[in-house]
Amino acid sequence: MDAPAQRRQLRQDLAERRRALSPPERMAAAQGLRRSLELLPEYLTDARVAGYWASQGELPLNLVIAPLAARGQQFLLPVIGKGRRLRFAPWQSGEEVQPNRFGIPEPVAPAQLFEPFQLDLVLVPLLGFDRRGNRLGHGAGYYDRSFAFLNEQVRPTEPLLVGIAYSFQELPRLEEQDWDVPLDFVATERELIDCNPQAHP
Ligand SMILES: Nc1nc2c(c(=O)[nH]1)N(C=O)[C@@H](CNc1ccc(C(=O)N[C@@H](CCC(=O)O)C(=O)O)cc1)CN2
Ligand SMILES: Nc1ncnc2c1ncn2[C@@H]1O[C@H](COP(=O)(O)OP(=O)(O)OP(=O)(O)O)[C@@H](O)[C@H]1O
Repeated sequence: MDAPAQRRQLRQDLAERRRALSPPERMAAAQGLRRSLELLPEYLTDARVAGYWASQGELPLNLVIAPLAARGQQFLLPVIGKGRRLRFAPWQSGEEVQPNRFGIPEPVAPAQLFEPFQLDLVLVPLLGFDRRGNRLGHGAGYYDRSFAFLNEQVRPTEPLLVGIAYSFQELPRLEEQDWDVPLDFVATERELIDCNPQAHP
């Protein structure tokens, strides 16, 4: 198998394993994820926090999103834009959504749309990750394209990128590709992983 075929197979296996989780496993993970994120000061204080609407077995953010509003922080969902780029719309529980081309809910007619550089913290969906912050996504490059500007900056900076995953999605080593934008942290139901520990001792 060549490398692209291997990545395809890996994506498929990881997606299948995620879909196979039981509802109680998912709920327990959502609670663990909240505890892991609470170890990250930025999650508790940043003004503009982007996330995702969990689909196809992704780790649900419900328990992570609810406390943000109570703390006066803004939560935003990705909106697919032109050229496979993401923009982000503020969204609160109860506000109307409509499915995008992948069937993932997006805010309807948002009053404001923010560019990636305007965010403080981004909770990034993924299929696989390694401890150095490399990420395997769906292969469409939405996050890599939208946050490519970070590769010209000294990391960590704003926005902080935090991958969200079940711990079984950890891979020993993902080969990095030129356009990859590495994650600063990964939060799982078990731990908060600092992908760059030497950067902030
Ligand atoms: N919940 C969630 N929202 C998200 C993402 C995500 O991964 N998860 N995205 C992350 O980029 C962006 C949307 N991009 C996506 C790209 C591919 C697929 C997807 O499911 N692809 C299918 C096959 C392609 C198809 O259906 O045409 C697959 O991989 O099986 C989903 C979202 C923004 N919003
Ligand atoms: N900054 C960029 N500019 C142009 N094309 C890009 C950029 N970043 C990624 N791409 C393209 O996007 C495609 C998908 O990249 P990759 O396989 O790394 O996606 P992914 O990280 O798995 O997916 P996603 O970010 O959607 O979750 C690649 O073919 C790559 O050429």
